[in-house]
Amino acid sequence: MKLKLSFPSDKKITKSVAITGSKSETNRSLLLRALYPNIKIENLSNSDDGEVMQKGLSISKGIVDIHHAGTAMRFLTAYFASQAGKEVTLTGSQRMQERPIKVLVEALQSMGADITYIKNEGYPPIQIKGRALDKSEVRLPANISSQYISALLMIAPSLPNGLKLDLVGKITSVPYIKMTLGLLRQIGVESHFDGNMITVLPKPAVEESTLVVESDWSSASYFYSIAALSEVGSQIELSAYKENSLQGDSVLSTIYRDFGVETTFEDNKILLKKARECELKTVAYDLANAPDIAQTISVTCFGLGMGCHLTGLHTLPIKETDRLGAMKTELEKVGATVEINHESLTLKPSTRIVSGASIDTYHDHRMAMAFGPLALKTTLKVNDAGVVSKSYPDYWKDLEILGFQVEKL
Ligand SMILES: O=C(O)C1=C[C@@H](OP(=O)(O)O)[C@@H](O)[C@H](O)C1
Ligand SMILES: C=C(OP(=O)(O)O)C(=O)O
Repeated sequence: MKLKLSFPSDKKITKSVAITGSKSETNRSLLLRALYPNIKIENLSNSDDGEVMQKGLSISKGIVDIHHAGTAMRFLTAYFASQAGKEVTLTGSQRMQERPIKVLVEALQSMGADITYIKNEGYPPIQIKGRALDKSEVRLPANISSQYISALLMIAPSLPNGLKLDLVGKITSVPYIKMTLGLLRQIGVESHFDGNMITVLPKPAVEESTLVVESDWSSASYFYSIAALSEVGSQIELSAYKENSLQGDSVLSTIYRDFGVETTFEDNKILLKKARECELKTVAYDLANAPDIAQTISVTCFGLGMGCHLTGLHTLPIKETDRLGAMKTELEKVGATVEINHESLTLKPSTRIVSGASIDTYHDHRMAMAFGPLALKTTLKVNDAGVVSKSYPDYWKDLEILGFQVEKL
């Protein structure tokens, strides 16, 4: 599906949108419910990634295809490895077969798991024969993906002696690890995170409890971008959010102040207000703790004519696509000057915006969603726009609510 985006109406926006549940919290909650069936979940994400996770958990034998869902791939690897009697082949899209899993597989193998590679060593597809894991200590590199760590942490309380993780190197995407520990705490599992060591105590059964998934903060980032690119006085209300979020991307409420957007927390809603014009020429952020909002911020800066220097982006080349390369190519189509290296993106300030560009999305929902808000400044086309369903199937509908014109070509 190819879409043409524009914004014909008044650029002073006053609208409300309800956003689906966090995909990260959803996929964790689903895994915890599979381990502890008396957990209930509210506000599950309606995303493709949430659906493949649910479906994967319902299978005990045969092929589990998780398409593009990185968290589902990593979380299910740990889950199936620890489930005696279950035997599956875990596979995914072509891109998933290029996303590394060796660190997690080796950690699980050192705990006694039976996992073999079907095609290329270090990458899905993998064959898993579940068995009772008998080791309670494991050492693994922490600088490639936090998803490997979260996967181990979630199965940890179901192991007879819990689990002690010794993390080697600089820990990346730390808020996602804390989110996992936070959800474990909510179901009564005790853990300690000191320096590079995490200990999770065993918990054979949990009390009946309900996990309420907060709406997705990464999805909220596109509305922060819209607010930043709209006229002063615009107000966008988003639900359902809370001030003490488990999601690290809630740092948006601080970052977007730099772009003139103020956030107010009211009951279960956030109100984003374009309070003033942005006066900065350039900004710099280390996004090692919030890698999923790098694309959003780059497009916001470009739309405002600002420069940015974003660092801590070493995980971007192994996500749904090589996001650094993809951002450089697509931002340059709309007139930007961008430099990248293995962990950073630098955008030069410029006020020239090329209209009518066709943005490629590289099977990456965030490429499509990050460029959407730019329609407030110019007309653009988005190729393969259905990719948004990976985390936010209603994205284009919600943009229409805000006054965007979204035409199918
Ligand atoms: O644990 C999670 O839910 C996630 C962790 C992050 O991945 P990395 O730890 O690989 O950076 C993030 O980019 C991804 O969208 C979701
Ligand atoms: C990186 C992402 O997802 P995953 O790793 O779960 O595929 C994302 O949603 O930006």
